[in-house]
Amino acid sequence: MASPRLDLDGNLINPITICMIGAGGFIGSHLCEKLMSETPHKVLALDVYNDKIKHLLEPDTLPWAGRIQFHRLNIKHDSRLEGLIKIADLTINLAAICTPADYNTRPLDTIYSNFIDALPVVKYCSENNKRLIHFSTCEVYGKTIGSFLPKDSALRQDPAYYVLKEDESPCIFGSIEKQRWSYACAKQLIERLIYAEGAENGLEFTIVRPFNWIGPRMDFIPGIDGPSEGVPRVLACFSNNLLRGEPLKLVDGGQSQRTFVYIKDAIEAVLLMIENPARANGQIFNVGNPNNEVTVRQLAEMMTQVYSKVSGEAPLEKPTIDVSSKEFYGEGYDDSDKRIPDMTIINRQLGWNPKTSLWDLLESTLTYQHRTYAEAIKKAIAKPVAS
Ligand SMILES: NC(=O)c1ccc[n+]([C@@H]2O[C@H](COP(=O)([O-])OP(=O)(O)OC[C@H]3O[C@@H](n4cnc5c(N)ncnc54)[C@H](O)[C@@H]3O)[C@@H](O)[C@H]2O)c1
Ligand SMILES: O=c1ccn([C@@H]2O[C@H](COP(=O)(O)OP(=O)(O)O[C@H]3OC[C@@H](O)[C@H](O)[C@H]3O)[C@@H](O)[C@H]2O)c(=O)[nH]1
Repeated sequence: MASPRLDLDGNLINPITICMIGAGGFIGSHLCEKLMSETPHKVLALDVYNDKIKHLLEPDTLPWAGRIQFHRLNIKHDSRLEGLIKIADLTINLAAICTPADYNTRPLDTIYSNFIDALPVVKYCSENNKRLIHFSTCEVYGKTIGSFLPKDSALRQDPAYYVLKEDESPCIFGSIEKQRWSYACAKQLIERLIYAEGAENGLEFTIVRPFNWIGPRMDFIPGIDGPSEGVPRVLACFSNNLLRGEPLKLVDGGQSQRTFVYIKDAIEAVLLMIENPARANGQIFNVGNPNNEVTVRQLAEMMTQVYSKVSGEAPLEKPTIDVSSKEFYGEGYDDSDKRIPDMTIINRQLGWNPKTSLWDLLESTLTYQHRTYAEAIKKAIAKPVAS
């Protein structure tokens, strides 16, 4: 018999029912997988799609059959939502439009998805005394204070001007016409609303700020398993270029910096939040890997090398090309310059640390991308275009 699961304080963990909204997405699929394979908890998985969790739903001989139930619904207009939140012990809300190409081109959909559609979820949790784990974003920090200093200022090297702290750093966005910030602003307002529900009405909440979680099943490969016109996040954009043997496009020179964390490391942090409510309630957590920082140009170079290793194909002679943000994303795009998460709070509360290096996480992710898509891309390229 498996040994009993204990929380960080040595108490027995009782099985719970989780209402997971957006369970069919990238993070949701990994979280469902973890909950099914390593815990006794039940999941009510809500989403409009289930392609990324099909392997967990069928066949009904799977060891966790009966512990995961898919409900195809759009939270914008479905009266079943409150009932599902009521029968669960915990709600996790992952549903969102969260691809930067949409923020400036579909700002209304972005604001509705990240703020208006999340409102009833917060309200039902608060009214029914249910715990809520809400997924926000590192984008709520916006730009660093350091980015406003003169280019040659020595203060730019001082962590006080760039490390992002949950309880201290300000949220710095561009002007309203820079519609890129529609997403960050909507996420910030829902964070403030959840925080206020906690303060005034006693809502038990945890807010998660993911810092560029990447890995298998992230987004889609345009023309293969997603919209032919859509633009996914950078991992899928660069994977698509590599799979098609095209140069990787560097937006505005690829000078922006990001820290990338492996999805499997990050999911460990979410599981700790789920199973340690006394340590996670009332907290806002950065979840990222401060050791995996690169410029987007360095990311492109590393992905080119790793892809060549896993596919056995030689890299292009000119592996990258520069493209302006206006050309790539359209009017109203703007960017976060640098994103280093401070890890003090998550370390103190949950003792969590990321483990996987950028090279290793790219190697396992690009092995997956190559195995999953290389054949389909070859066929798509070979297919004559209908006249
Ligand atoms: N992946 C990251 O690095 C990252 C970074 C910062 C924040 N986040 C946040 O984490 C959450 C999950 O992100 P992800 O990367 O898994 O994105 P994703 O797009 O893969 O997943 C979101 C899921 O929500 C579903 N959804 C959206 N609107 C819905 C609706 N109205 N009704 C039902 N389902 C709906 C989508 O179908 C999708 O499956 C989002 O809130 C996102 O803002 C992710
Ligand atoms: O093909 C590409 C795609 C993207 N990029 C650049 O790569 C960087 C990262 O782009 P991503 O698409 O991963 O998106 P960002 O890191 O800017 O934001 C993301 O991070 C936090 C989450 O809330 C969201 O999932 C998303 O907003 C940006 O500087 C972007 O301009 C390229 O240079 N080329």
